[in-house]
Amino acid sequence: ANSETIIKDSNYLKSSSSLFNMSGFRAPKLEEVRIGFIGLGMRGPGAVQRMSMIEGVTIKGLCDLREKSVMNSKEILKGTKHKPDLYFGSTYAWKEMVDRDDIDLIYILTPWDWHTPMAVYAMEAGKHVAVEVPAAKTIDEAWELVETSERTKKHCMMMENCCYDFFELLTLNMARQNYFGDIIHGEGAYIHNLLDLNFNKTSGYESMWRLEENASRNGNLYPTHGLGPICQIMNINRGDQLDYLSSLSSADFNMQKLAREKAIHDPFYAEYANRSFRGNMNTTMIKTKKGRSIMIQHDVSSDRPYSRIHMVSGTKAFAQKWPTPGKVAVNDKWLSTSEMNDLEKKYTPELVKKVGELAKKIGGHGGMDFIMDWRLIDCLRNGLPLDQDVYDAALWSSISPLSEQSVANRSNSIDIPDFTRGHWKTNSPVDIGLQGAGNTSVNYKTKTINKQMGL
Ligand SMILES: NC(=O)c1ccc[n+]([C@@H]2O[C@H](COP(=O)([O-])OP(=O)(O)OC[C@H]3O[C@@H](n4cnc5c(N)ncnc54)[C@H](O)[C@@H]3O)[C@@H](O)[C@H]2O)c1
Repeated sequence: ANSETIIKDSNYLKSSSSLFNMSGFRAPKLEEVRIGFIGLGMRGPGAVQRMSMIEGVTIKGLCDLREKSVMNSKEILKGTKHKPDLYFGSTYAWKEMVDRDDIDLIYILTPWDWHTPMAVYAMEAGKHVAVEVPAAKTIDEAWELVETSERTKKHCMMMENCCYDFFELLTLNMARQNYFGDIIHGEGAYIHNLLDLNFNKTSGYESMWRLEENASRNGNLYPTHGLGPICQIMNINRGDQLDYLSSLSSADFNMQKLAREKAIHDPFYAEYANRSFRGNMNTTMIKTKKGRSIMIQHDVSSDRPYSRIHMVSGTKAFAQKWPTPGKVAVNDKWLSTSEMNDLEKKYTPELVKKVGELAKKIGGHGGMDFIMDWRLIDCLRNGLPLDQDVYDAALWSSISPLSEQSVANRSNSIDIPDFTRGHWKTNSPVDIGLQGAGNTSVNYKTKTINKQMGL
């Protein structure tokens, strides 16, 4: 009932049917993809570097609040063909860049508050959008993204890089070829100890934005890394749909404590000493319309090893990535190393065969970031539908505000909006490079590597 009210109150649900179905949307081919970047903090420069190597890309603009950050990224492009204009120094400097008429794609890597406002403005200005995770912080923002993308017919891809990791893509291909039988249950997570980084005021997040998120909201603040790959495997938005969720948070056992300890020696932390922080561990359970279940966890403050879990449980087989290496079981027995090798030979997607080895050399979370960026450019150049559309961006991001509502209401179940407005029943699954990938080449230091890769 809670979510019903919020959805009805939304300014953005103006019609009960979609304006235009963006699922499977093919934009006109772009031989050259001219990019402007906004947000060049810890994440941004890597994206600038990766994109600079891809054929057909021209980097037209670099923008950040801080001049120093813009200069750092400019330095990365030294000696390349890219001669971007630079934008910095004011909160809205990015608008000047977005308003240009010689840019096709705006790549947004800012704090979360800015994702939807910048993405909407860019689509309105006729640009495709690539936006970091999560794309939206509220249900209203999620609808705003959907309605803007439908009205402007511009792509809005949330850059969920974990969908391009090697084991995730392998299990996606296995699922598409019915290896798991019917998928019954999936699990994902973002368990990553960011406690020190969140509290780091000198070399951490700009203006402590991530500490502020953790001190002001209680729920799963970062659901998409775990959820994205599971939704693709379950064909969510394209054959099945998320229906409702229940979310529960533990208490906070260490964030406020740390704030209080730090405040003793440094008055900077005083304002956090009495804040009521997010519970350390959030667990969210989701039921799909076809009866599947999903469990998603979020914990960025506990002292434990990194995990996104990535578990797929089907009627015929089972897979789980963490603790790594990824494992597969059939008939209640784990496959041996040689059986796993055979499986990889059989089910490695074409996309990975094409750029996987090169991606590992270029890097970015072990290669997945490069696979994602390359695939985005290859799709835009070939006029292909993007692997993640605006409905995925809206739906996967919406789990944060919905989990906050559930946590605040003793884990009561909350309906999940259907951002496709019924099209999930007939939308076709996207290929995601499983069957093939284009020929966009990569200029990675030496020509030899390009040749080796056949790119
Ligand atoms: N997908 C991944 O694996 C991954 C990894 C890390 C971060 N991220 C995401 O990337 C984004 C950025 O994270 P980060 O770690 O780089 O944070 P950061 O704080 O290091 O960088 C954010 C940058 O945005 C700039 N910025 C803020 N407001 C701006 C404005 N109005 N105009 C222009 N620039 C502005 C800041 O100056 C800063 O340089 C976040 O959304 C985060 O969730 C994703």
